[in-house]
Amino acid sequence: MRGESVAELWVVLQEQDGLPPEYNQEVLAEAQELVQQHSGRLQLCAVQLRAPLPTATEKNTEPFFKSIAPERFYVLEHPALERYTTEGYVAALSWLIRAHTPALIVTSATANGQDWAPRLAAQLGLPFVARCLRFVLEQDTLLTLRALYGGRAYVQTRTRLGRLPALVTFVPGTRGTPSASRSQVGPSPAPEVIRYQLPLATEEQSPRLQRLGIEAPAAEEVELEAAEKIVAGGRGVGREGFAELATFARLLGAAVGASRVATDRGWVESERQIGATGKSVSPRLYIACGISGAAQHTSGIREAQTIIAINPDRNAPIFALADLGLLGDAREILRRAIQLLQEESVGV
Ligand SMILES: Cc1cc2nc3c(=O)[nH]c(=O)nc-3n(C[C@H](O)[C@H](O)[C@H](O)COP(=O)(O)OP(=O)(O)OC[C@H]3O[C@@H](n4cnc5c(N)ncnc54)[C@H](O)[C@@H]3O)c2cc1C
Repeated sequence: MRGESVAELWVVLQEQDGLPPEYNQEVLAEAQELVQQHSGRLQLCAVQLRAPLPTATEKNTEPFFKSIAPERFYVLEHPALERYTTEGYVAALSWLIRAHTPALIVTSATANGQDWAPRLAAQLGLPFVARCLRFVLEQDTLLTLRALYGGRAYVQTRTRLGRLPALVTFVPGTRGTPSASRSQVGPSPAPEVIRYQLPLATEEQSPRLQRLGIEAPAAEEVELEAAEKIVAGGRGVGREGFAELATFARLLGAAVGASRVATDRGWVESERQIGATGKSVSPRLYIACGISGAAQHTSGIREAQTIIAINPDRNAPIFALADLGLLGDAREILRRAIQLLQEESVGV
């Protein structure tokens, strides 16, 4: 970190469907821990990019800062930032970096975060570490931990901090959403809010990339490593059962996963396989349907937060891992669940 002055650590907040995702809190918590370790030398700042609000008051900070509030909150406003665009984010953040030069910038490795962060780094020549599981500072060196080969190997990287800020993306879900501290009484103190009306150049206001709309991918296409919810099927579901499983996953907004038996038999594509020779996943919810729970499968779901298992065999090993076990036929339970979700969506 630079000299004796207080350096800034920025957390760039993200929005999803106009709402702040929980990942913001997670990155804020990780960043706050770092600031506490370097008390007096590092200051936690948050950065939000948005279109100007009709009545912008400090109340606008409330949705973002539940249990952790930064000391400083930069709000960058421009009509072009109403919706996410790569060029808008890169232009706005480049401008802010030139104006304030933080020591470190962190954001969640969401689809948008993974889009703008490397471009920003390339444009400004910033040191960049993608998809970190941890980041710490040791004097002037940034140490980061990253997973390789689907979580089967870890690598620590060292980045020397210099004149330019370093940029880091943090894998969402690694730490989980922090709950409000027990010792905390009342809300966190309000941050100092610094608002800028961005002076973007004309070409930056009319980006070359136009957003035409948002279309959710099919449950069979959602990237497993990034999925928050996964419904996985095994031998017990059977070939025909995978159609019901996919319908249920779609209604739940989940990705489809599978055991090796299911992928080997061609019931689903091989890239849906989870486990030792498949993918390692870290969803918030994992629903295992007709999967026995062999070690080669469960090694891929160690990071899942909540596991629900559906199996008629009460001795199936998967129940030892499950937070909730449903004893019964997976297809029957899936059909009933589909019916309930469909009724709910039409307000029956
Ligand atoms: C080197 C090696 C690597 C491997 N890598 C992987 C891997 O990456 N991923 C992986 O998954 N496997 C892997 N395997 C295979 C693994 O050992 C298991 O064979 C496999 O996970 C079992 O898949 P399954 O649970 O679908 O099938 P099974 O073990 O046959 O279990 C089927 C389950 O379905 C239940 N069932 C039956 N009827 C119903 C019903 N109507 N409703 C609900 N449940 C029902 C049964 O009670 C049973 O528990 C690997 C094996 C080896 C040797």
